[in-house]
Amino acid sequence: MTAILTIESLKYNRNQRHILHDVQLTLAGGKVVGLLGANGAGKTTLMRLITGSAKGSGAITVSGSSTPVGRKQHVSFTDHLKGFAPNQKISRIEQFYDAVYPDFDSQRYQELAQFLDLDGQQKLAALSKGTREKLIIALTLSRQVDLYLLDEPFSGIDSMSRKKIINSIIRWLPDTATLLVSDHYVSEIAPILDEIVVVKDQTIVVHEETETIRDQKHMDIETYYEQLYEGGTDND
Ligand SMILES: Nc1ncnc2c1ncn2[C@@H]1O[C@H](COP(=O)(O)OP(=O)(O)OP(=O)(O)O)[C@@H](O)[C@H]1O
Repeated sequence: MTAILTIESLKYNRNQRHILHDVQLTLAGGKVVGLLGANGAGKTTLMRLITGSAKGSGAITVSGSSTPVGRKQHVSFTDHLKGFAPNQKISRIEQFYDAVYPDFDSQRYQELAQFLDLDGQQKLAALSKGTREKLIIALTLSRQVDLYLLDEPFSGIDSMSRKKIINSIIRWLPDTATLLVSDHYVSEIAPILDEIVVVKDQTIVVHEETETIRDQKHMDIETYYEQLYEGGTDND
């Protein structure tokens, strides 16, 4: 197994409070992995730690690179479009991505923008929550990297579009790349997930293949997740 992501003994404190501790995780390439956890569990923080925009202690390696600068070359993550002015047009943001990331694939962006109904002339401030999320999905998946991070990408998108995007997302990923996606709509994303990672009590408590949950534990992913979160799952 070639590991795309390896996290060892990761710890992150904020204002003298443990946000994450003793986090261990290894993800192989070519997987779609659901990052699940309650509000405030630490999913966004974990993504920021992986990209290096938050700094904890421990070791994080992505495709052999362990420094934040090195990791950023292998990870695509659009952190809520922070840093872009509200009057910035979508087309300008795309140009910025194209200029900054050598691995940005404009052709793929155009296809995604068409699929997601994005209008390049629209300004950031005028975008609905759902359209903003679609833009984040398009920008994130247009880079050619090994690891894609999407943080609750579907929460503002209407249910019809959401189903369409979830069902199609795999086709925008390189075969050997891994997608780590956090979401609260567990049952909706479950069909595309190869594995789940659950964050609870400031650490990763479960990393399991969805096939194992369905075939050996005879549970659907949502039930397994809910029981685990309530502390009721026999986890052997
Ligand atoms: N900038 C910050 N300053 C202080 N505490 C923070 C900061 N960012 C996050 N936290 C705390 O870290 C914890 C984890 O937050 P995080 O946003 O990573 O959770 P999450 O699992 O992504 O939640 P959600 O599902 O609600 O998005 C929370 O307790 C939050 O209050």
